[in-house]
Amino acid sequence: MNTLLESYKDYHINLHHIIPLDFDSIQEVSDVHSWPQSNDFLTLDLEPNDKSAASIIPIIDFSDPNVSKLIGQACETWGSFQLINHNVPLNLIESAESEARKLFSLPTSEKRKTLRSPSEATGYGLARMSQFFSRLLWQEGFTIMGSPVDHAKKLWPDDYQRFCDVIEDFQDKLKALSEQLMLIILDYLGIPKEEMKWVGSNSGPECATSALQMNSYPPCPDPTLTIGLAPHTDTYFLTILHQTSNPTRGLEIHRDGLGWVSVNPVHGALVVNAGDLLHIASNGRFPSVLHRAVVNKTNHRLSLAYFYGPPMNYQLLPSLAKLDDDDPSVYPSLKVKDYVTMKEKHFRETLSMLKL
Ligand SMILES: C=C1C[C@]23C[C@@]1(O)CC[C@H]2[C@@]12CCC[C@@](C)(C(=O)O1)[C@H]2[C@@H]3C(=O)O
Ligand SMILES: O=C(O)CCC(=O)C(=O)O
Ligand SMILES: [Fe+2]
Repeated sequence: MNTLLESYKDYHINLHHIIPLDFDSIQEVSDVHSWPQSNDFLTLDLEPNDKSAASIIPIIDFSDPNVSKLIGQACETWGSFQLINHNVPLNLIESAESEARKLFSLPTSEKRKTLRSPSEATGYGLARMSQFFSRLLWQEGFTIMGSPVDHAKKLWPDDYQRFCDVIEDFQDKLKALSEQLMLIILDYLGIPKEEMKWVGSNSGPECATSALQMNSYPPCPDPTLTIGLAPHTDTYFLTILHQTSNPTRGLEIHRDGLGWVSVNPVHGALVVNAGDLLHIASNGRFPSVLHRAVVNKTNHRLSLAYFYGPPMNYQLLPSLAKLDDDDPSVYPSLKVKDYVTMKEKHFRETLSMLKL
């Protein structure tokens, strides 16, 4: 069991939790898409010009001389930040968004040609987390690991090359950025980079795990009843996310004491979120940020999320990030694949189950 695909093979997902409904044909939100309302669902209603530092996730300039400290501090306090001047070309980000829009604009019957099979990880379908809920998400996704060529050929038999070129270039650039961010983070945590040789390794079983998730959230007749992605933490070390710049509400992160805070799109910025495995590897110093995606009435929102983390056989050693000898280990040492399979069973409970 050396790859993520192999880790998922034993966890068959019911087709009901994979096949998105045909959103174009839905006039009214029915019971399957209605989520129970609670205070936990309320978003912080900030004035657009409310700049109080406590309520805005940090925006970090990658060319700032203090970038390492700023990134470390943002990871420690928020587990999330927006990055500008990151060197991923804006026209590439826009092209990737436009390829995603082209894909999701296909008729439902076409998109279903690439439906994710119950034991697989890639292709078209509801987000994997859907299996943990009885209500359906107002979302459709397309998951890519490596080359998207097999799926792209099914969607555009005579015209798949552009999609593949753009998406592969986009993944390469995000991988390079992930590696740079990882080196900064390891340094901040005092973890020698020799302990994570997979960062920067380009092939073989020691190479990083990565995936690109395209998310589409069609306009919804009653957004107050539905949810695009339910509250969750991402599994891997880092997620780098591009969201459409249309300033409608979408990505929200949860901050203790404040509630749900909107991550307002900043033109050209990429959102970086810390995930569960980085939380463990940092011995709990970096929170794994709880977030969700809400939907809206008028705009078809898209997001592109790139997940980056260690290979499945990598042994996480939280003790490497201990501040000193008296600092207790918060998590046990465990293999990435063991965490991934636990999360397939226990989803949001996994971290608390592991806590020492
Ligand atoms: C690499 C991955 C992370 C992810 C599961 C996946 O295999 C591909 C989809 C990813 C995603 C995107 C939406 C939220 C999420 C929790 C989900 O259901 O599917 C994440 C998964 C994750 O971080 O575990
Ligand atoms: O659409 C978004 O802004 C959130 C996407 C996300 O959280 C994910 O893909 O894990
Ligand atoms: Fe996420």
